[in-house]
Amino acid sequence: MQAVSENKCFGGVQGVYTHASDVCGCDMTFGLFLPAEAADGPVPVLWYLSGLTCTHENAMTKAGAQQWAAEQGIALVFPDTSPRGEGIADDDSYNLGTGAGFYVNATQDPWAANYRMWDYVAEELPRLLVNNVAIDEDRQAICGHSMGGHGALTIAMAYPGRFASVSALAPITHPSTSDWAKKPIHAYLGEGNVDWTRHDACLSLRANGFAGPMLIDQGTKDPFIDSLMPEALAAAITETRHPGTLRMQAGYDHSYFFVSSFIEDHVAFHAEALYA
Ligand SMILES: N[C@@H](CCC(=O)N[C@@H](CS)C(=O)NCC(=O)O)C(=O)O
Repeated sequence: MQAVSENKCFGGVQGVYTHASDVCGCDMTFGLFLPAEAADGPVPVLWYLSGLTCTHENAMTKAGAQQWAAEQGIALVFPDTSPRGEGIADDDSYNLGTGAGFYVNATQDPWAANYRMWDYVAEELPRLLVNNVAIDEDRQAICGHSMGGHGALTIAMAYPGRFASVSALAPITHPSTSDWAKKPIHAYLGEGNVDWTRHDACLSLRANGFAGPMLIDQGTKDPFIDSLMPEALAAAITETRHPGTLRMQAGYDHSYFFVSSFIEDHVAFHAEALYA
């Protein structure tokens, strides 16, 4: 991996790195915040998966997570949301193609060649980081926003024991029943071929459960709320008797003003599980 930039930040380093991804078949860029403690040995890590239209940069520059991660001695990883670049398939819609990988391994043309964001985030990038930087493979947690909330919840539930905790801000919770969220996943995986117990957080919670704590925040004035379906996740949490917390945050929308308002709580929530 090559450094694109490294800036001192809250006593640690906020870096941006690129590497040749075998999984995505292109160069990929990610952000990595390492707290000061990483100089002395591996630190716990919180993955942050971003939403539609984002690169590695949006959350890194707008969420304000570094301050709280530095306080807790936790690393943050900000992966990109899709493969991108010349020769990579794309679409005019903002919810398909570049910036919209949906954290699945595409099987359909023209996406199958590069759009393998599940394997990228769950397999290739963790391996790269564990082999190259001071993060502790045995102390991982995961969070995400919107499409990234969908990724965080579904990946956490599919890898029992890997993540101490999971959280999400305005996540897509039930894509199997949302036309807006179903469309890109059908394009990537083929209508009729989707294993929804893997790619729908509500169904995955019922099928797989999640052994750690879960925290969800959702703004009541979020313009995407009908497609995000927090009520479906609330039903799955109560039906499965999961001790998860879903907070409806009055007046908040879908933006990074919402994310940055609650990110301190999310980092503290994960720190409690990571240091338990
Ligand atoms: N059409 C809107 C919808 C996309 C959107 O709201 N994306 C959210 C995630 S689902 C986001 O984080 N946008 C980037 C940002 O706010 O920095 C846009 O293009 O920004």
